[in-house]
Amino acid sequence: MTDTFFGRGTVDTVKCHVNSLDTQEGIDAIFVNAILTGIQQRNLEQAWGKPVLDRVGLIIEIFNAHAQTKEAKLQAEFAALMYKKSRLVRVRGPGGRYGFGVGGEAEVVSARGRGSGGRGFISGAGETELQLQRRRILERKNQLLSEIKEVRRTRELQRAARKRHGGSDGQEIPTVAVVGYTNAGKSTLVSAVSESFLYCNDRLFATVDPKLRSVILPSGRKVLLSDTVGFISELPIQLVEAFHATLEEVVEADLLVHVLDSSAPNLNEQREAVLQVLGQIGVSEQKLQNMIEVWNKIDLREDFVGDGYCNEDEVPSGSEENNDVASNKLCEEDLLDYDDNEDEDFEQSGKLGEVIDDQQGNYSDELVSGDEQDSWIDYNGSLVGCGSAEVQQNDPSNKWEVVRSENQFGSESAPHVKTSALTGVGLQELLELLDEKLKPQKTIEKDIFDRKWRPPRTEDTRIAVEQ
Ligand SMILES: Nc1nc2c(ncn2[C@@H]2O[C@H](COP(=O)(O)OP(=O)(O)OP(=O)(O)O)[C@@H](O)[C@H]2O)c(=O)[nH]1
Ligand SMILES: [Mg+2]
Repeated sequence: MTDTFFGRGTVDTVKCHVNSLDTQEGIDAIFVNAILTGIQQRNLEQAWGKPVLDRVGLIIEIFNAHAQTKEAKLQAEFAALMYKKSRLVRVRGPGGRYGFGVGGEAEVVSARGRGSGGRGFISGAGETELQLQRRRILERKNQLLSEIKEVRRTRELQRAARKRHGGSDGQEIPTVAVVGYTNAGKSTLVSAVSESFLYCNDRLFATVDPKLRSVILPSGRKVLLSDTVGFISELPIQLVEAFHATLEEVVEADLLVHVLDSSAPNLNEQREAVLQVLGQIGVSEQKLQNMIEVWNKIDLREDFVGDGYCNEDEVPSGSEENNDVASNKLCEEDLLDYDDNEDEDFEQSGKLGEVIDDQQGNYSDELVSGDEQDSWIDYNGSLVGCGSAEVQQNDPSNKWEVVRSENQFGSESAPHVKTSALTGVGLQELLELLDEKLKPQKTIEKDIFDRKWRPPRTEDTRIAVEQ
């Protein structure tokens, strides 16, 4: 079973469906909503006679299709390349010969033949198919890494320039990164508050290029809002890493705004997934605690009463029925358990194929090896304990502090602000909140320097005065 992911019965049932549907409608490929190992993917393709896409493969395809800028294209290609590398599987062809791909095509690439060595031949003579594939991937990988490095340097320079030049009053322009689950409405919200157009669409990963938009807050202060790539539950770490250059905007931002689709039935899971990714890319605990949580699409909630505020006593969380937009998401519930140990698979299966290069689910060694290490990823792999993390309400008068605890919404925690990016509800409140969040730091600093020094009052002196 581990060699095909599904049991024999399921594989046969799907095969029957595929055959009957194929004659009627024509099927191009089959999507399995799980992460398959290279050998499982190959075996399923053989069994079903169709290309099989798993979760990572599909996300990479979407990233590729949506990438507009050079940066996004580079990152998408890098993710695709690393994925391909993890899928270098040798299969036994119809004639009993080992080869690559369904037909075992292009197996031997040199005059010297397969397996005859070839080290030291610059032309690649004597290379096996595997060696050739590996060499090509390595060459392209190095090229992509150096280009991505360049992209990161450019971003750093741009960030530094933004800080140096500042706003019209000479002040630094703060950056606010808008993060959230894919399809939560981030781009729509950023467009709405900045009155500019950003590409929004009811599809997954509509945005893969980071976009900055300037917004004037009610106080007159200018901020830059950065719209980011959407997150997803079970986002493979390799994709997070591939998009690290983009996600650096999030790590470097002065403030984070977490946009949630309040109508999603799995709102809590989506929140956890986002917090997990934020932890993985190295966002500090302090920034997470300071983060603004926005419940967007409030107009889709049953408890929406027109002014954007819910009658919180009456209706609990969003339900399946009011969630047309969210229903096409890759939901956690849809996921099947999987076993990603390819070596084990090979030992156990042995019959259909052989895994040659096992990088499944782990490119981090690629990314942090050698001199690439400091230039590429500072990945510590730690997760934020988001589920139980509590932001304590120190000051009851501080209306922006949120306590993540059981409330009238059951297990849902309270948002800081509720918005509808489509109808405009809550947008002014969000801008005021940004003002509020960005202001105090300056005030506190000023306060510290302006205050005159006085000797500290000890317990004794105070008692003496009281007497
Ligand atoms: N009803 C309703 N729909 C909304 C709202 N905000 C966004 N949408 C819709 O939700 C869909 C997704 O919006 P986007 O802004 O593209 O979402 P996103 O979070 O940027 O998505 P990615 O870029 O894929 O991560 C679009 O069809 C929007 O029109 C809202 O407040 N109410
Ligand atoms: Mg978007």
